[in-house]
Amino acid sequence: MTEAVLDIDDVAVSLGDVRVLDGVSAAVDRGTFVGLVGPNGAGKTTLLRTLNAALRPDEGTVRVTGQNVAELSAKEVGRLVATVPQDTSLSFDFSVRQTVEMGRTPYLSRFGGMRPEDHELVDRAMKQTAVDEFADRAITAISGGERQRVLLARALAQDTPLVLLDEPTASLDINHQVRTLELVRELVDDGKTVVAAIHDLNLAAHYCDELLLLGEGRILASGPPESVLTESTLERAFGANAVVSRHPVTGSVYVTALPDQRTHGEADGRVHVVGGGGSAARHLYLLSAAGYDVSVGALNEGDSDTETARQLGLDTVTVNPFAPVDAAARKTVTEYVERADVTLVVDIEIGEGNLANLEAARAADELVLVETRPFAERNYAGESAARTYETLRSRATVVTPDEVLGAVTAAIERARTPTPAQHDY
Ligand SMILES: Nc1ncnc2c1ncn2[C@@H]1O[C@H](COP(=O)(O)OP(=O)(O)OP(=O)(O)O)[C@@H](O)[C@H]1O
Repeated sequence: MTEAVLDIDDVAVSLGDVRVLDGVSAAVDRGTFVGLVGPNGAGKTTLLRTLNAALRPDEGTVRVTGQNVAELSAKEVGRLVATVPQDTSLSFDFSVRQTVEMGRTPYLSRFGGMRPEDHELVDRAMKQTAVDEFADRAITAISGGERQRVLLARALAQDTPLVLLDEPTASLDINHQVRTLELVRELVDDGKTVVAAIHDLNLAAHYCDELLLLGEGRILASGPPESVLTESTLERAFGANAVVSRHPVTGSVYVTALPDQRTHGEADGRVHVVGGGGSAARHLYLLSAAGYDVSVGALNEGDSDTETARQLGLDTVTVNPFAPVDAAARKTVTEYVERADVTLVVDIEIGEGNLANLEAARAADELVLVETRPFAERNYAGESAARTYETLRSRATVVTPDEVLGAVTAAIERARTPTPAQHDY
């Protein structure tokens, strides 16, 4: 069994009269990257400050490699835990190199200077974070983002089993955000243990092994990103209306925050959506948030798109879990398609089970097809499914996921503009 590098046991912290953390427990194994996520004021910084013994818990214990940090001297804690704080403003006028060298303080005797191995660790940390280019510049004469990297270098020079990062990417440009998290990832893969407060849920999901979701001082969920970042936990923790899907390029869990459903858009028209397996969720949200009257189906009961549709109160045609779309369901879907101004088909797998959905979609006057990969790369039920799909595709507007709202709006306008034949002469 791997021993936990960090063991948080039933920690409670009060600041003034406010209980900021309550009953917080977690264990983090060596070589794990944990993302601490949660809304503003949830207690992330307070927890990090308890882990490095800057705050003493009112109740409970924090152990790092088995040692209760509240019982250690500052120097002893400094050999176990390194911290990159959120506020990187430093008022003293040290050079970048001198600042990184401060990471070695817990190891130096009062009268001795830096030893060769100390210099080596400092040089390596500066190289890893690419701050060696401005090693001799004053810390007050570099940008906020550069300063954040210098403090990361200082933490690496400290050479501790546990590293805490409070918003490590907050003031970094997109390139340095990724570079910093890639570097943290490498350090973790080499055996370091990192706990980082990260606001950007998608960066956290992509880089962290586990997430700890804090809300009002308690742990609301913990575990692998996909188990923590669900639509219902996000609603509970952030009060946010969000869609959770997979990032099309990286495959990581991907959160899209949406405008509040209560602020409904003004769009007018009916859209029927054929999807399934989570492919339609985002479009269901966006179309109904825009104000369209949305129906969806046929979907299997228990499918995540079915859950989303229920949450949004949409007209939904369902069939039993894993059951094919039967004749009755197909008839209802056809009615919805005929009633809609536009039918949107999201790139679903077309097995025997839902071929009937595609056939029903043939009744549409206006069709929009979302494609993220070629039909040939999807699962489909033989030649007949391929032909049905090709026929639909030949008369559809084919779009990427980001183009759906625009394409649907244009199609509805088309559907509502009378053709010359319909004019009264
Ligand atoms: N010195 C203090 N006295 C009283 N309350 C405090 C004190 N410091 C922080 N708090 C409160 O404790 C709560 C948690 O603060 P904390 O900074 O840990 O949250 P956070 O999750 O890091 O927030 P953010 O995402 O905004 O950085 C907040 O409600 C904050 O107002």
